[in-house]
Amino acid sequence: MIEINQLTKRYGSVLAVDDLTFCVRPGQVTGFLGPNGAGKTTTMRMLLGLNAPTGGTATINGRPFFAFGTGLRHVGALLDAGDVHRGRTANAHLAALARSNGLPRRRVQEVLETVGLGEAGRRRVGGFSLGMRQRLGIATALLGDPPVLVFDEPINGLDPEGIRWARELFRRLAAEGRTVFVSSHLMSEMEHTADHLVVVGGGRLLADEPLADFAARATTAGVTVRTPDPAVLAEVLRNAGASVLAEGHDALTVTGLTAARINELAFTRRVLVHEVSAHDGTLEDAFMELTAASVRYRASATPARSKDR
Ligand SMILES: Nc1ncnc2c1ncn2[C@@H]1O[C@H](COP(=O)(O)OP(=O)(O)OP(=O)(O)O)[C@@H](O)[C@H]1O
Repeated sequence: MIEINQLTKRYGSVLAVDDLTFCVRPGQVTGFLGPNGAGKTTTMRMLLGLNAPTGGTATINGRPFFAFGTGLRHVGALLDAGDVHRGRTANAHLAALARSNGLPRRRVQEVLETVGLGEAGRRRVGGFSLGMRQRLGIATALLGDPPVLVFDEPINGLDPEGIRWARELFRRLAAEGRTVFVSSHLMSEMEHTADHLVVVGGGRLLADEPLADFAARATTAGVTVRTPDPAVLAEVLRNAGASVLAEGHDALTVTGLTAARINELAFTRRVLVHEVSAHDGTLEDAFMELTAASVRYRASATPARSKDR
């Protein structure tokens, strides 16, 4: 089990990680979600002993990472897929790690095959695509057959087949009883993969709950109403306390009232409606709503213009 306890990291005036406390349990995939700059990588780096915390602790099965001698047998990690000597072949890269961690040489071919790079072992990493480097990073994490796996944005650069493969791999690793901790800034990557979510924003913990509970936040987001009299119906609905947005010439998006109540109001005011359909909010909507206040890097609404135009 991974235990993060009051973990804090300050870089000058930036509080990258702010008093985080949560656990990552075995036998399930835990998604570590947050917008860019939320503190996910910093947390993972502290867990793996690559950065010293300003305060608090991060332990694996009760011990700090550096207490595990032959690291790869205990914890496998993918932090930065680019962090491989480009002149080396995939075989040479993995063989060196196998040697220094006291692992049998046969593991090299085994993990290359697991990640779909069975034919690419003799190629230099410099010629690999981003997706191939991510697969090599995953192979590196699996080399020691460890019970705890940490992946930072592992889906980056994978094609759709690769994304599906990675999802199935994470689920299989968790089903084998391992602890699988996977970061992403996209809910869409996690909603079919994770059993449990830890959501951070601005370095702080925003949610720590089963995916099913998080999904319950994605309640009905709005109701679409089609009517030949949108202006009249909009007024009726606003007077009943709804928020109403006009969509095109004959449709309204309504929040704050159920579809049944909208139907009743339209009927009693004798406004003709052609369609009333409720639509559920997505998990992405719930995630955006939860993290909206803590987004550190937000694009401006209008494209930047070159001054000399
Ligand atoms: N070495 C560093 N020096 C100074 N500031 C840093 C350093 N590393 C991270 N930060 C800052 O800490 C904050 C958290 O960064 P971090 O990379 O942990 O976020 P993240 O959630 O992994 O984001 P992303 O999804 O973009 O990778 C950011 O504001 C970042 O600029």
